[in-house]
Amino acid sequence: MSAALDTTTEARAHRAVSLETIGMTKRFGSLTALEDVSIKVEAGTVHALLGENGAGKSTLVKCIMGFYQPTSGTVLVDDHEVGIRNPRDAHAHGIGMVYQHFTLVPSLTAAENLVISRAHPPAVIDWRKEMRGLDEFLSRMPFKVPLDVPVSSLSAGEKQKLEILKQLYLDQHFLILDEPTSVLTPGEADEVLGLLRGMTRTGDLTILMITHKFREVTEYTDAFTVLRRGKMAGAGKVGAVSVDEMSKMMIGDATIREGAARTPMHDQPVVFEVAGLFADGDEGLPAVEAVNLKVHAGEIVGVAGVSGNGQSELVEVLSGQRDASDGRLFIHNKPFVPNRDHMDRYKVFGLQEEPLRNAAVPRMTVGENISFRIFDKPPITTLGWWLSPGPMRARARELIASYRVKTPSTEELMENLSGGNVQRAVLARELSSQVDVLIVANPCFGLDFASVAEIRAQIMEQRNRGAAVLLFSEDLDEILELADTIAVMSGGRIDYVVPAAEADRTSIGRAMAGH
Ligand SMILES: Nc1ncnc2c1ncn2[C@@H]1O[C@H](COP(=O)(O)OP(=O)(O)OP(=O)(O)O)[C@@H](O)[C@H]1O
Repeated sequence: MSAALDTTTEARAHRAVSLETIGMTKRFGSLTALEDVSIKVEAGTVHALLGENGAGKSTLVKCIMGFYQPTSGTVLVDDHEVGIRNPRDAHAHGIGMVYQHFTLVPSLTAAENLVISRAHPPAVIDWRKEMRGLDEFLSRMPFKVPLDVPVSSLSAGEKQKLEILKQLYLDQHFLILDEPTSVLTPGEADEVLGLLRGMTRTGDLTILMITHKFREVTEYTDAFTVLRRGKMAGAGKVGAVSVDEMSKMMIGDATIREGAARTPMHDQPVVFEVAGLFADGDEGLPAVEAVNLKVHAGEIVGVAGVSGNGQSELVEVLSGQRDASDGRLFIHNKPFVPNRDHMDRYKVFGLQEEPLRNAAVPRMTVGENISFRIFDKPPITTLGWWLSPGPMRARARELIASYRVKTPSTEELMENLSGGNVQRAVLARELSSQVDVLIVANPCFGLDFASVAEIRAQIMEQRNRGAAVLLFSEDLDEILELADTIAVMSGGRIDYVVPAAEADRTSIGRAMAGH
């Protein structure tokens, strides 16, 4: 073998690069989202980027990826300064990013998605040649995804794997992962993180991963950096620093809310009832089939399940965003129609997934969004539809303070808040009034650990006050912590319901898998 060829093979086998930021600062108007942040990610390691909601994690990685131009600061790849003006420049330096949301085209196959994702896809695609190339590529990859079916028919786990494969296919060897396991089951999360760590060990990859889960940090990462209020709050090797110390770096002197105790309840009436409910999904196929559920006053019924088993469609029906094809809903034995009028009358509140899209108006201010539920009621309206800004702002300021929403002011646009703070703002709005029926879906998705404790305590308090709570969650730990009764949804049906006291992980896991 010639020396030149030898070097190429060598280069291909060890491609992980190191990445450093020096003095990264980003201002949005008067707000300094990132201040003089210097982090170093060693080649061939998994590095965790930690911090509370709004600490500046996304801003930092967006500066690295060229989505934002930093106010000042530079990026070094393998100790050389590189100019990154846009994501294309980042890709050219081997830096790729996997987002929390999916970026694949659902109607195309995995193979088609990969081929069109190239910077210069061929004008006429020679599929036989492409498939040979893809098969060869997949044979080198630690995990597989079916290439020939539309992406829409893949599970959430497979889609996430495909998002990662896409970056590897594009030859990126520094991957930024933004909460990569949020859509995965615990088993899938372990599988994906384990395999990726394997690729860093062989020197093929370097990973910078935003996560809120300490278990992932201690089990899968080598080093960490903590941001607090846009500044470096600490960094080190995982293992040398305890989880307690890491959490202190994240929240400083703030205290973490203790879990609210569960008040014992006896012989409470049924408040909310779902009877024989059927609904179709977006493609017209049955998504919810013959679902029956009863929720008593002062009870949390936790609906567990792997995402994509009809939970979203069921939540949409219950919150009036999708029509049922059959079945009925009752509150206090009276027919309930999930429209604005009935929701007000029966004090029903819903917290949906993806709050920025489903439960907020991105281009309205935080103040308006937080007061939205009540913005058409006195004293927010004084003259017909005219909003009365004084009381609205005062009310908004109160909620922002008590739910610790991080925003420069009530006048900031909702879309400029960090993901976790959008979630908090919506929760503040929904949990701030007297609630009789609370329907929540993945309420802690994307929240930092202190907020998770806070929100779970709020939900428990609503229950203790006598609300009937229906909690949909893909996080089994959350269900086990909060629920009085556990129901499992699988294939659109709920056939398994047990008191939480009698539930065990194995039987729930089996029911989740459809057994
Ligand atoms: N485009 C923008 N315009 C104005 N302010 C912004 C913009 N993007 C982010 N910010 C602000 O910058 C700060 C840091 O936000 P960032 O999204 O980086 O936080 P984060 O650590 O990723 O939080 P989370 O865990 O909630 O995703 C926040 O106060 C946020 O409101």
